[in-house]
Amino acid sequence: MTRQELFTNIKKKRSFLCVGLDTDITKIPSHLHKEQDPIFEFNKQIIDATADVTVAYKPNIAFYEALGPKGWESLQKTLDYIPNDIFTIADAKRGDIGNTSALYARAFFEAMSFDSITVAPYMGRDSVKPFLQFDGKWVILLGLTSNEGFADFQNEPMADGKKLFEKVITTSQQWGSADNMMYVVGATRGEMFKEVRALAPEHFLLVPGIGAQGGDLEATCKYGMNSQCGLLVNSARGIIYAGNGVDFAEKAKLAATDLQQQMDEMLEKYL
Ligand SMILES: O=C(O)c1cc(=O)[nH]c(=O)n1[C@@H]1O[C@H](COP(=O)(O)O)[C@@H](O)[C@H]1O
Repeated sequence: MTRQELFTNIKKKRSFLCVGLDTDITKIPSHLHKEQDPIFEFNKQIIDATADVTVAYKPNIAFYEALGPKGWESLQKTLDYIPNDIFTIADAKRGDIGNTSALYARAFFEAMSFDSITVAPYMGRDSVKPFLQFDGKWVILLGLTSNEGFADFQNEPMADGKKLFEKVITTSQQWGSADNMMYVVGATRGEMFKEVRALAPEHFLLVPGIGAQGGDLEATCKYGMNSQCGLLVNSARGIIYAGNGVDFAEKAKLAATDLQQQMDEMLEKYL
């Protein structure tokens, strides 16, 4: 999917919502356990309930890997079920020496046909570039993450006075462009979106941390939105576990719609 197609979907749905499919077998409603594939059944109902207000789905691969081969099967079925016009993100946070990264890329872009993958920048250029060799596919590079530990490395000044996340954002623009690379910036980072936008005005940002982690949608939009919206705001637990009874999908729909309505207002105000 191209940047323009993503923006067209955002305008059409008045939404830049990314639903996180972080489906935990211990948290799904008990009535689903009688299904042959409870994880897929849960995801299917969440997708049916939220697709009209959602522009992206992001399964976090850990939740599937943890279940072994059956988990990978549930992931593939989920990916196949997501409507074609909705952007898909493999939240796998990969990155390794070049020949290994090339195989991670094939795993998520060819064996499975995700539109994008999250990648850790720590190992540098030859660990990221292999993911950028696939037409129409995207790398989503960790920039300024939502967790407390972001301060340990990302926010630390380097010898030239620049912070590590600033170095990541500037240097990585030699490897890819705003048409095949996005950055992760946590919704908990508030005014720091200004610093990110000063370095990457055009790129889309994947913004996790709304909902369960207490991120701020207004600050995200005020400091992070660009002329093509430029934001995919993710919520997982806040949507998929909004309810835990037989009506879980309806509750998820209400939570997703509530966020979409806030996003509609933000688009009106800041786009
Ligand atoms: O790459 C990510 O998606 C990510 C980066 C980050 O800085 N913080 C973060 O929470 N995430 C992911 O975003 C999701 C957040 O889930 P909730 O907190 O339940 O909405 C999880 O899948 C995290 O792994």
